[in-house]
Amino acid sequence: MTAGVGVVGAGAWGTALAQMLASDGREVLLWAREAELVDEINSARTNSLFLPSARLAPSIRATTELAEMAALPVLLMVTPAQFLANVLAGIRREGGDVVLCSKGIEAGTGRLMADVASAAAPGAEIAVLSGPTFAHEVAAGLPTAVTLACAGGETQWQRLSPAIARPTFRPYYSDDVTGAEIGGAVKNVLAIACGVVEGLGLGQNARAALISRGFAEMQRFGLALGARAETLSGLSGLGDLVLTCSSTSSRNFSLGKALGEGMRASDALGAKNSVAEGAFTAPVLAEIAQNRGISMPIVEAVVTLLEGGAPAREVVAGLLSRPLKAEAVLV
Ligand SMILES: NC(=O)C1=CN([C@@H]2O[C@H](COP(=O)(O)OP(=O)(O)OC[C@H]3O[C@@H](n4cnc5c(N)ncnc54)[C@H](OP(=O)(O)O)[C@@H]3O)[C@@H](O)[C@H]2O)C=CC1
Ligand SMILES: O=C(CO)COP(=O)(O)O
Repeated sequence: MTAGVGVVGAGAWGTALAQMLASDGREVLLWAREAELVDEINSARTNSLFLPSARLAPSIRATTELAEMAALPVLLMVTPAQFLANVLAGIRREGGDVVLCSKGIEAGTGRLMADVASAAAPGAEIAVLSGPTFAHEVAAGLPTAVTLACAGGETQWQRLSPAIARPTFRPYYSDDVTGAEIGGAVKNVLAIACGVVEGLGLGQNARAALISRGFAEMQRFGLALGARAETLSGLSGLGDLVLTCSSTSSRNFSLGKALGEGMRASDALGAKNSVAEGAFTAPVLAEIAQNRGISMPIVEAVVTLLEGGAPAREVVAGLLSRPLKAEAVLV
């Protein structure tokens, strides 16, 4: 089989992307870390661990061999953010397109995914695919739109968009890679906060307030790091924030809900084999914001909760008792 597109990471999102890409019979190579999962995908056409709802297309082939991914013209990187550097470096890719689909910031270094990828695959042309995309809906062929931000501008877009677009999967062009990555990374942290509001039973008004004030934090952070305002208010920013803050289909929202209901962060995180990226992103995001003098009180509140620094009700009371101020985004 000669696949044109490789998907690296067979969690829920990598598997759903592979399924979407294979929906018209095109061949897709899917890398998974575990041999048992590769066997299951290739023989039973299921991924019972991460995407149990899907019957996988026959033109998906799974492999544990990273080397098989090296020569494919288009690679979608879909490991959790903290593993991107190691996995991509292991592919030893020398050129071609690398499309980043993980949402997070690297702990320890504070690098966004594009910086991680440029260091791990120096010759590759980077793009970011991000937006409101619950994996199970994409796998089911439900209509979905994303931002496809291309570092290589329109030339890269002309090459990539036909490889990625499908009748129910619609990428929109951008060249704002930083904006697309920041929206996806920050919204995960804000979704934890919205889950807390749900877990505490604080109501719909409070959730809408948190989404709006969280979006102000996303804008302050994004603009300070060079993102464009229209990207932050688009699919990969506001669009994904609204989705993830509204549903227990979100792992980040569910984590927050458990915290709001009184569960300890270590217990809530330990109970899952799926990733809640916001838990890894929150501390490093808060640190970058503090170092740059960017006010992000909701993100700081999430860090306090994750560290077990105070009960959820106390953390929310702290947010509500902040001094009254102007609503304007940059203040
Ligand atoms: N799920 C969704 O709806 C969406 C997710 N995303 C993003 O996609 C990324 C992946 O999430 P998702 O697919 O949901 O993940 P899942 O929670 O479904 O699965 C976790 C994945 O992490 C892998 N993993 C664990 N340890 C390692 C390691 N050391 N090296 C490499 N991989 C490892 C697991 O592989 P193994 O079985 O080998 O442990 C598994 O594939 C995240 O950044 C997420 O924010 C983006 C959009 C939508
Ligand atoms: O990124 C997502 C939807 O766009 C998935 O959100 P969760 O990782 O919180 O499940």
